[in-house]
Amino acid sequence: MTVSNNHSTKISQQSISSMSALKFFGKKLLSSKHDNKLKKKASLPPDFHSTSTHSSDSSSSSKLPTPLKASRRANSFVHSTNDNSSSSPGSAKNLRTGCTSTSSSRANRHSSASRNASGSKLSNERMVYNPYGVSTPNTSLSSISTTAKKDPDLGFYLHDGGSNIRMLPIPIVDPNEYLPDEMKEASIQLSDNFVFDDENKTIGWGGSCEVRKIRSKYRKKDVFALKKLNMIYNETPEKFYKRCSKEFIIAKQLSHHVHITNTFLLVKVPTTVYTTRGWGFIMELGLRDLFAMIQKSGWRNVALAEKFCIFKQVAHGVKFCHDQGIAHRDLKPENVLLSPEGVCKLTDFGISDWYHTDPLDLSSPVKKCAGMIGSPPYAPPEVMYYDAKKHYDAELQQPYDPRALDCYGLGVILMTLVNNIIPFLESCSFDIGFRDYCEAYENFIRLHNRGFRDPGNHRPGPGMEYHLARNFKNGHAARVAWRLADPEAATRYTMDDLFEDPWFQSIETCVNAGGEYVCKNPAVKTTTYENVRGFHIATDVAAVAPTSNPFLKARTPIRSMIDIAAHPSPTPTAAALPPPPAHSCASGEALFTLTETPPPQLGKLTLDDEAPATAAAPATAAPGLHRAVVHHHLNITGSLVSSSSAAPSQIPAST
Ligand SMILES: Nc1ncnc2c1ncn2[C@@H]1O[C@H](COP(=O)(O)OP(=O)(O)OP(=O)(O)O)[C@@H](O)[C@H]1O
Repeated sequence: MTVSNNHSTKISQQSISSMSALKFFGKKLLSSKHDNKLKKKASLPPDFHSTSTHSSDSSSSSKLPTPLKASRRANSFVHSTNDNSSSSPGSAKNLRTGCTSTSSSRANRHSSASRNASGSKLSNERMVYNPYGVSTPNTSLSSISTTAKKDPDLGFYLHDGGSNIRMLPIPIVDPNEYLPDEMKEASIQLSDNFVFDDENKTIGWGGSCEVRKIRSKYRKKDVFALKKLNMIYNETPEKFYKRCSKEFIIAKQLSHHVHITNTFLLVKVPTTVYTTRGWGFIMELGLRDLFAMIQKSGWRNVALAEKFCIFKQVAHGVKFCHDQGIAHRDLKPENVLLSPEGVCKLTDFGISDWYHTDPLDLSSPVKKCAGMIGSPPYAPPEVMYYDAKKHYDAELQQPYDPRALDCYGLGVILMTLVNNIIPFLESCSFDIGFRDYCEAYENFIRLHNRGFRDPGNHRPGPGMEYHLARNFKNGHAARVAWRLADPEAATRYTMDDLFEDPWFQSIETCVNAGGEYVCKNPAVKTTTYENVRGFHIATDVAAVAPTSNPFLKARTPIRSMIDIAAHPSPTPTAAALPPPPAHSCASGEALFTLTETPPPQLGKLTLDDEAPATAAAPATAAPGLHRAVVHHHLNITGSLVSSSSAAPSQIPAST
């Protein structure tokens, strides 16, 4: 979710090969050509010309060696969650002071892109994966792919308190201390029920996490993802625990929909040769993320019908989040995973939030946001006004509806899917591409469709003559993309508008989002949660610090060791145990009750001899999926396919 500068050295990146289509998907650019273009004066914010910020920035950074310049610029975005402000919507004080910098990694994947020629219409500017902004430009971009990102060397993991990674103090706090009762878990140790995959590969990286494959101890073919969470910046342990538990609670609340990546457990992860101690989420394993798919050269040959199917699946995921009172706030292809069956699933709720003033009351008013949230290519102008580097007039920084942020992100995702490239790098007046888009938007309304922004207007949108509409080959599809990515938040398509749109309704998907959905929970047979004396040990985490996480407010304070020694708590009864998840997941095994808990030694189970899981099941084999049409979203070749009209069936099987 957020970038940690401490992690910067672990990313290696290489220069991208020739495919321009891969280059703008929100990853970092190291070119600085954009700087000159930014000086173009049209549509700049009122105070832009009166400040010398931009030039002084470049002059100061010009004294630095190239990689450092890149780093400075890369870290220039300070994304802000509005955890504090959100509790008091509309409060000017909170809007200014309540933002915490916990999500800048997303900016860092993208922000240097702003220096590139976003206005250079699908140009061939070089782009490299450099989420931490410290890498030199002489490397190539095979690392963009989730699976291709390089493992750090083993020594990295062996640091304890060293410069590369920040370690949580021992003992690691029991996750149940931070979870609402209905989410408390009987097993909180990763090693109770899971083992690392023999391959020992990192399958994904984020600013504050690494993702690895793990397997059930009992059924080797049951493979899951472990999202191991790392501390960011100078985050305190308590902030870390609050941030991660909030992400888990949101992810878990959403984990009963076919288009959401299931998050099963929040566990303590021990230090091993594979990873350092901390907390981790046990999640449904995705095969790859949508970004990795789009950046394959074969993506441009994928039929529009398939791209629209993917878009509709993502939209269903977003709609489900909103229906649950949650705004994702960081929609982008990197946060859409494809399951082995080719089903699109939203993931990464690290900066998601409940958007009602009372999260438990969906009829309560919408809680507006403030601050720079999300990732620049997918964040709308009303969010970009908060980019401190841009020095926008404070009056432009108005509280915004986080649902509109998601709608905009969806629109940009649709444009990206269709154009095989990000339409512009930042949705702000500093970006030439975005300025062109705004101009085209107004032109289209003035010349072709005066009622384009009117509710219920379903006349075709822009056509061939508009750069960002051309590849849709369908005015109705272009309408949906442009209405979702309306620069004006007030007239932007809402999710209701989207779902009422006749073209959107007509999209055929290979997954029935409304169908019965069954997922398989991991088997949890063993717990070392309780020690023999019936109480657990935790660090001294303040129980009552302010938080926007509604579930934490009633948290029971952690007892001191003296208190525990004086009054050891009795072993909890079965009534105090966490109930099994309320949703429709089929549990692999029933949870042990604590009274049935075997002693820790029994946790040493041997692996059975089952064959490892196959990489990808056929598209039709997904349990609980009702398919109207069959698509093969995963069958996208990484090599160049010359024919631009190749039907999906002509595309060779995936690598
Ligand atoms: N369950 C999963 N299965 C497979 N891959 C995953 C899974 N979860 C995450 N990944 C991969 O790891 C990457 C990083 O994960 P995620 O976005 O959740 O982390 P983050 O720290 O919040 O990232 P960011 O820095 O982008 O905010 C994803 O883009 C994806 O490629």
